[in-house]
Amino acid sequence: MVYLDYNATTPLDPEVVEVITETLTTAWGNPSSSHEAGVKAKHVIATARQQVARMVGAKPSDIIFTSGGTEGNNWILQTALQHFCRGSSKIGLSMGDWNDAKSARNRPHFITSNIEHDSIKLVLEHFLSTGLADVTFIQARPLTGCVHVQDVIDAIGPSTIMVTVMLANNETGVIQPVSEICQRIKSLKRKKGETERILLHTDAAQAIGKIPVDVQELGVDYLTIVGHKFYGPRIGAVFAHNPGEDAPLYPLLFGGGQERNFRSGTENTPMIAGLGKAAELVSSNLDKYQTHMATVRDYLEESLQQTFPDSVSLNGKSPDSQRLPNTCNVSFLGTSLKGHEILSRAVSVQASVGAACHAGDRPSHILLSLGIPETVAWRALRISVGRETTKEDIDLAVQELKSVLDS
Ligand SMILES: O=C(O)CC[SeH]
Repeated sequence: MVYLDYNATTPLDPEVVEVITETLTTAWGNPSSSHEAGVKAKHVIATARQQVARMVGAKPSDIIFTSGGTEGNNWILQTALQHFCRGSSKIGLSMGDWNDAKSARNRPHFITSNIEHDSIKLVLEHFLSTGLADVTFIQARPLTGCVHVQDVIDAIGPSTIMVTVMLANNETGVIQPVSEICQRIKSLKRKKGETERILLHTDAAQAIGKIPVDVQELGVDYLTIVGHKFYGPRIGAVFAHNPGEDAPLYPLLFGGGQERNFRSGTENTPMIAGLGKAAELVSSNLDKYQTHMATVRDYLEESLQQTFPDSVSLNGKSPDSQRLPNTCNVSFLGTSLKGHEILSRAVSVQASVGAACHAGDRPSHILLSLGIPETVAWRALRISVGRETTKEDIDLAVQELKSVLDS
């Protein structure tokens, strides 16, 4: 059996398992308690916060732990909506005006891409359908799989409150020009002398652990971190630049006031410790991980092209855009089988036809949005390699696919 779906989720690194297991029995105290058991747990959390912060070039105080990427993305979008509301109330609009957010003059405007994960896409579609906000979905360009920076800039309007573009797409692996987008927006605001900030966010779920991610280099106000994409546990974190001061941050959850009142709920100390260890491993080994995954992914693509000459199409691969080192999206042109039918026959290959949250009962909307014909999108597989994937694994997988497609 060959596992080739690391963009869906990764196994826990053995060192992460070790830290989690140890923390379960040595730091079980309530981190809010002032006695020794609580202080011990609090210290574990502080160490993990430092490790996660170091991984993304942030200060520890900029990191707030969450249950995962979906919570993080929802939280940041809701924060932007609230920030607009509070700003509106400051500029003389009463809550009554805000409740009447249906009138365009009171509506915040979000800009995002059309290739985001559902935890961004569906939230913004909800804001749009309920009249709480206007949303511009920037079309990623078909040939490159990238959003164009100028398209983002051209979409900015007087009520634009947030721009959110994922750092790398989960299905094609195409890396988005987030740093350039942020730079252009900041310089635009400086030139116009406008004070009203446009909040900048990126969902870095698929990028962390595969390419360097540095919040200062990106220039974002917020960034979403997802543990189970980089051999960590199924929790996450958000980066917010000086939360509550530079980057507004309003609680989604109210309760015991944990995480400096930003995110209430007794902390999941063992999993936070595991997230910290996973982050430490990324900080220490990223170059090695990145090089290995790129080598194996490139070997996969060479093998596919040699095994299926002129009958495979590599979706998202373009000389004009960069991809994550571990991701291959390939369509098989010489078969009547659809991607999910290929996988159901290739019993020793564990890959996907796209995002795990989409069952595969329809072609990937990401591929369709890139202008890939439906017949080609239907026959796509998303194959994502990991830190331990070997060339022997690739040989086994390609042979299995050959036996299925030759039959
Ligand atoms: O499988 C993926 O692309 C991420 C989880 Se929906």
